[in-house]
Amino acid sequence: MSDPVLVADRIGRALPGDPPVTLVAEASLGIEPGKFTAIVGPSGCGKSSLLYLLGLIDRPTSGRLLLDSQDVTPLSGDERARIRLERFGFVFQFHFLLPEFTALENVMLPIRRLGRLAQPQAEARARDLLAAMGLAEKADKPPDKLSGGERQRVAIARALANDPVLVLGDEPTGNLDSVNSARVVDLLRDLAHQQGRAVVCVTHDLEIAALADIRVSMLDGRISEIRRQDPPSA
Ligand SMILES: Nc1ncnc2c1ncn2[C@@H]1O[C@H](COP(=O)(O)OP(=O)(O)OP(=O)(O)O)[C@@H](O)[C@H]1O
Repeated sequence: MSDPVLVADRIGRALPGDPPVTLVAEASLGIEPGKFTAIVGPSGCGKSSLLYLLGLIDRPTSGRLLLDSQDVTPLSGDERARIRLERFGFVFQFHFLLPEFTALENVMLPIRRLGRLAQPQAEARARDLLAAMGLAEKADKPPDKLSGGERQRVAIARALANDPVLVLGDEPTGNLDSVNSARVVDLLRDLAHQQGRAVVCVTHDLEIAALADIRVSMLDGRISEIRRQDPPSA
């Protein structure tokens, strides 16, 4: 068991109101590098809300979130955005690729925003990532010339643009047929098992959840169980 890179310490998220609405309550868990973690539970139980807290997209209203032992809860919006750009990759159900750009340009965007690589290196990195997703030939195509499965693999390449330690997915296979879904799940598991990243996915698909190393079950905004599983090897 490796040390968690991200630790949620009784985090909660409530919306103000009378009465307040609790999206997540008292959630504690550690996210480990090299592991594929699935968050499961019935519709509306707070899976996405928890993922957005873990991904520094939303801010907890109680508890603490520790990234590499640093409490990131009190950081400003700009600081959190910078951390997201440097340390996190996100894959959503909808790909959110920019339609006016090619696959290559979409993958290069986060690299450019981070600003650490010169243009030729950024392009080489983006091409490598697309090639690793089996998309070397599609680099110059815009999203509307790609299939749904290809678009989602471009989105994964984009999520990896800045070599994040954490990759978070919100129903990343939700729009895909079973063949493409299996391929995307294999890629996500490889990111954990072969590349040592911490991969966390919200899913309602119990077959995908069965492939996870760690299954986090939620009910009514709370974590009801965290179970380590022995998934079949890839
Ligand atoms: N901004 C908001 N304002 C009010 N209610 C919200 C808001 N965001 C989420 N909710 C509610 O909070 C609950 C948790 O939502 P969340 O999207 O986290 O659940 P989920 O488990 O991911 O659901 P699903 O599987 O259907 O996507 C739901 O009942 C949702 O309607």
